[in-house]
Amino acid sequence: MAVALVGLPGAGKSAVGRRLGARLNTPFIDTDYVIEQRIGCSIRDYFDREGEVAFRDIEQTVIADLAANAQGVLATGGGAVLREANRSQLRDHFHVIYLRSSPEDLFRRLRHDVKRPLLQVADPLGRLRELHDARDPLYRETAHDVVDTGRPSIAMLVNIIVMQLELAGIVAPGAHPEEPAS
Ligand SMILES: Nc1ncnc2c1ncn2[C@@H]1O[C@H](COP(=O)(O)OP(=O)(O)O)[C@@H](O)[C@H]1O
Ligand SMILES: O=C(O)C1=C[C@@H](OP(=O)(O)O)[C@@H](O)[C@H](O)C1
Ligand SMILES: [Mg+2]
Repeated sequence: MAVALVGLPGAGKSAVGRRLGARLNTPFIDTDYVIEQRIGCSIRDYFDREGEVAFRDIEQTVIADLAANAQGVLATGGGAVLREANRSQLRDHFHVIYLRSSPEDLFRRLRHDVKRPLLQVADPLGRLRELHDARDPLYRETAHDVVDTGRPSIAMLVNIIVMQLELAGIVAPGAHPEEPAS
């Protein structure tokens, strides 16, 4: 099984992906974590020092490496879809799910965030609106399924995605039941 999550910063790719991997009993990989291991510092520091293009070059290499041995649940970074090479690697090797969110919901989740370099600006909500307008068509082009994240909790999103994967024939129906609440 190989599932990739795409969407804007704050959409829940990392948080939902981690829980989805556990539920499906399959490895969870976050491209941003793999990148930070390779560069040896935080993405924000790397952006400051080397610039966005250098980051995108490493991101492209990491996505190509992971696609060559596609498995588990992959959380991508929000900008992974900017390059056509990444879009086709993801589409061709993973079942891609777009976690769609409104800029307003994302702003609510990320208003205190200091880790995302693209949002360290005077008007982060305005920046999220620009990113949404520019990237929404690219996420849709890359994804096989779209899930709206506005209202559901992270646990509910995992349930919705498992159901979608069952419908798409990626996982067997009933093979990954929800853990009973303890
Ligand atoms: N559906 C949701 N409901 C409530 N909080 C969420 C939801 N999705 C994500 N979050 C929270 O928003 C923040 C950003 O999520 P994260 O998974 O890091 O996003 P991404 O990896 O897509 O940028 C985290 O604190 C996460 O717990
Ligand atoms: O949207 C983007 O261009 C980025 C999103 C980040 O990941 P998240 O989507 O997990 O925040 C990270 O890859 C980097 O800061 C660039
Ligand atoms: Mg993330």
